[in-house]
Amino acid sequence: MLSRLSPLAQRTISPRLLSNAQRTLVNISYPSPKIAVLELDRPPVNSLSLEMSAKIVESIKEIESNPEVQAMVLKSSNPKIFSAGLDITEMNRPTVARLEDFWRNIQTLFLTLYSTRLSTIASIDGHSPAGGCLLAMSCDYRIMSATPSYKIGLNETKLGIAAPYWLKDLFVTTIGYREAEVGLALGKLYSPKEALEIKLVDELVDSPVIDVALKRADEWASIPEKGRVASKVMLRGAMIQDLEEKREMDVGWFRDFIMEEGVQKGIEGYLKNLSKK
Ligand SMILES: CC/C=C\C/C=C\CCC/C=C/CC(=O)SCCNC(=O)CCNC(=O)[C@H](O)C(C)(C)COP(=O)(O)OP(=O)(O)OC[C@H]1O[C@@H](n2cnc3c(N)ncnc32)[C@H](O)[C@@H]1OP(=O)(O)O
Repeated sequence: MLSRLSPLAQRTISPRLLSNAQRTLVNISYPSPKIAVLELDRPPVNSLSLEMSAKIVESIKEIESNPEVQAMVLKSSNPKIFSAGLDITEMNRPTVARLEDFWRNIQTLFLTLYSTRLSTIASIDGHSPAGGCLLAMSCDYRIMSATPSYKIGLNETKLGIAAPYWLKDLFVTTIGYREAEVGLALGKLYSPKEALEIKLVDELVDSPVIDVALKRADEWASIPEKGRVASKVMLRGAMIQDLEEKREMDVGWFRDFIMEEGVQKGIEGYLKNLSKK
């Protein structure tokens, strides 16, 4: 943690040179009393390790604890990557105990972000595959950079794995059954233009995404909280309750699936290719 370094070291070491063990992993700022910005900061690609997921959850709770704050923008410190999704190394020859803990933290991350009383705006200024897309879909509103090379979607099948049932449900809820059926089977990653067409994102911008995200956060923050939150609970409550009831069953599915030798070989191969690239 950055806070473990001496004050002098904190001032003199460039943030770029810090290892992840020394980083805070996320940064929180408040551009105005009603708005918080939660910045993902886990180089190189903001992948979601056990510690990163726990840190995001802790940060959302910290922001929520201030009753004045109404909206939260989720962004990345990386100018080209929102999040590369789950940290694949967590699934590569893990111990069962760590793997189960990892998955419980991912479930908690989804449940916390999807159900927060805050209005959540995803400022997607870069690639957002798999777990990155999960983060974005868990928000209330998604704004993406129009840069054509960026990609967003659920590419799990390309790694030889499957999205868990609740991520599939979230995908279906967001883009509709048929598009989700094709997107999941092919592990399709969409360009920003395609993502807008299927409503995976709500808006594309050429200007810095964060500027528009802050404007939208202002708009969402101006809606009276009680009615806004009641609507959110009506729309999202059933999916949240369903996973709450099935959490341990889902941990078991995940563990058994990931620990299979064939799946392990697939993950190993995918990681090797990523590194070679
Ligand atoms: C019946 C079924 C029942 C149960 C099943 C249940 C559950 C299964 C769970 C499934 C859920 C999965 C969700 C996921 O999120 S899986 C992760 C998927 N993510 C990806 O495929 C993204 C991979 N990364 C990329 O495509 C690129 O890195 C990216 C486009 C994001 C950026 O490209 P760029 O060229 O800028 O960087 P790279 O050189 O590729 O990467 C830099 C280094 O970072 C490492 N890296 C990248 N992504 C990850 C990752 N997700 N996890 C860990 N490490 C990652 C990459 O290897 C490079 O490392 P070095 O080579 O520098 O060491």
